[in-house]
Amino acid sequence: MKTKYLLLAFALITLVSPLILPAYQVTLLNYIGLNALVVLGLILLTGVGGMTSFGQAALVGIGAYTTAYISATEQLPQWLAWTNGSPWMALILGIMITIISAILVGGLTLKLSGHYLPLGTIAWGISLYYFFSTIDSLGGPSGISNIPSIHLLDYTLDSSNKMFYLIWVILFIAILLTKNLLNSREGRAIRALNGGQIMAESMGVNTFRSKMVIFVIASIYASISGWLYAHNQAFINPTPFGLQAGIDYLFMALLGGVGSIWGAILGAGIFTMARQWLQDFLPVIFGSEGHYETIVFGLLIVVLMQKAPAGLWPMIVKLVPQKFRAKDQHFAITPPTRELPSLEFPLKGSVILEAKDVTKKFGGLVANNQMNLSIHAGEILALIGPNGAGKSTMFNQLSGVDVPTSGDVIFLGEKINGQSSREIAKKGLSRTFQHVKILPEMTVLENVAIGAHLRGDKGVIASMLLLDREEENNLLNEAKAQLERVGLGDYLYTEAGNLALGQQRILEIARALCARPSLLLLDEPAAGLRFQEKRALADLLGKLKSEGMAILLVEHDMDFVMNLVDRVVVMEFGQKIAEGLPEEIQKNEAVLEAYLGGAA
Ligand SMILES: Nc1ncnc2c1ncn2[C@@H]1O[C@H](COP(=O)(O)OP(=O)(O)OP(=O)(O)O)[C@@H](O)[C@H]1O
Repeated sequence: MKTKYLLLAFALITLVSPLILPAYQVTLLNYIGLNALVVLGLILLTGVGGMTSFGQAALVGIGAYTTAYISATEQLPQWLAWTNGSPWMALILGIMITIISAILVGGLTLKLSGHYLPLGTIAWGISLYYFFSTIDSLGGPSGISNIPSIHLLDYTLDSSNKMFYLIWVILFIAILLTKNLLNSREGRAIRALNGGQIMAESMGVNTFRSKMVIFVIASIYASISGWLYAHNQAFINPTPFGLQAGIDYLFMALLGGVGSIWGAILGAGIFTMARQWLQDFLPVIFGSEGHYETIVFGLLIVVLMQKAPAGLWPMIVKLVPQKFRAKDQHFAITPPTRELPSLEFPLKGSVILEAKDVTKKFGGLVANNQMNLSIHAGEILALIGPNGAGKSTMFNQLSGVDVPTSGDVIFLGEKINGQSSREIAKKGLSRTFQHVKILPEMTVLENVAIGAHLRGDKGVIASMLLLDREEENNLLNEAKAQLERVGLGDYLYTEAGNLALGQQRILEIARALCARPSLLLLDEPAAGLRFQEKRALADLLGKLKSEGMAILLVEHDMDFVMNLVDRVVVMEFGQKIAEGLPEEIQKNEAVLEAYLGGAA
């Protein structure tokens, strides 16, 4: 079944709900919508981006308190007079304050890994809670009451039924914007955050920026939910914006399924209804002392983590018969409208990359010792050597993953050691990894399109509003063309994790080619390939070379290397022990002794 029919059905049900349901249930649905908006942001942050925040409730509080203060205060201070007490102005101001606070907290914590972000959001959540509780003009612990209704055109949204439409329309818009974002160039960068940051950076993605983008979006959703909440309730106090509420939101996300946007509605729905139900029925059984629903929820979290770590949404999808399931909607690729921008290829034969006396020490161990090598446009150079010789370390110095202890790496005449792999990617260097770095749940096409990240420039807002579709089509065309070129044209919409290891290596080559690099660094490209695949790869590399690309490869397969490359550099114990044409290297005494153990 097509997703658009499902959406339509859902929209219809939503439209008629307030007309047929009793007021009490409409109120419940309003809470579900308000919670789902916050949870949607969390799904983006936690499920997609892999970052945990306990502080979303405090951000809801910013939106709620801003509008409560502005619309319910009789004499606003002079500097807020421009808002005229309008809830709509308060919405804008609330979003602005939220963005500033998100940038502040994000700026301090997003670069740190591990527990710093969750701890930072807890600290931020607690301090905002106490701020709301202690500031007199915000009503202290008793909060602000008499918050007026929102006026929309000629309507006053002064009942649950009327607020229902505003809440759910905003939620649907947020869902659509989020879906649009995730299916775009920026979205691919965001989806790479969870487990693919090193890869994404080496494809030119600014991962810190991507983290900040989803942190800010999640904060905006929370703030809007707070704005709606304040006008839905007509009064607020600090309690719903505390740490407990922050944990509740996270639980809703886990319950629905952090991996799915629709999990936001499901998680918020089940949680809100279950809490209501438990609050109504547990006191009947156990008496009205104590918050028994909290204990039950605690137990539920433990059971859920065990039985459905991915949440309930994927389980429900599995229960739906195949023919009723929403089909994966793939972007319908049409012929490209224009060539993507690309860097000029240097003149054939010119020096592309030079390593000058590169030394890398790990404590007392010298992994690379005074290494010198150069690569020219239109040349394939192999770096070989026995295990532990220092090839991968050298590779990392050249690609910016690591910084040499001493010596220089010069790329197209410019010193690049010390620059980030993202900066180096921008100059025209692209690479594959010894241990493949793909995003297993994304399609092969999307994985490869990440390689073309630097060749597009449409940003977050353009993606959300679908103003990027022409560029997106051109980017996907490039990815498709590179996949066809490497022989993976039949697997465009296969989940990358389902490819065989050899195919995943080839996928990485297609991804690197999407960047149109002048230098391609390949780390053991032939490992895991079958004979025919190796031949096809050798043909492809030969063709790229003839087009003027420079290729450096680290490889253990000697047949593959000796029949393909122009020159070979041999390493042992971190040092260069030989350099020359393949046929010279095959006869070199030192190489035979060291690398081949003198047996050949
Ligand atoms: N981050 C690190 N910290 C400490 N030692 C390291 C680090 N990375 C590599 N080494 C050491 O540096 C030496 C060279 O390792 P490297 O991985 O570069 O060799 P290699 O030639 O790529 O080997 P292989 O062919 O097995 O991949 C090894 O002794 C390794 O243990």
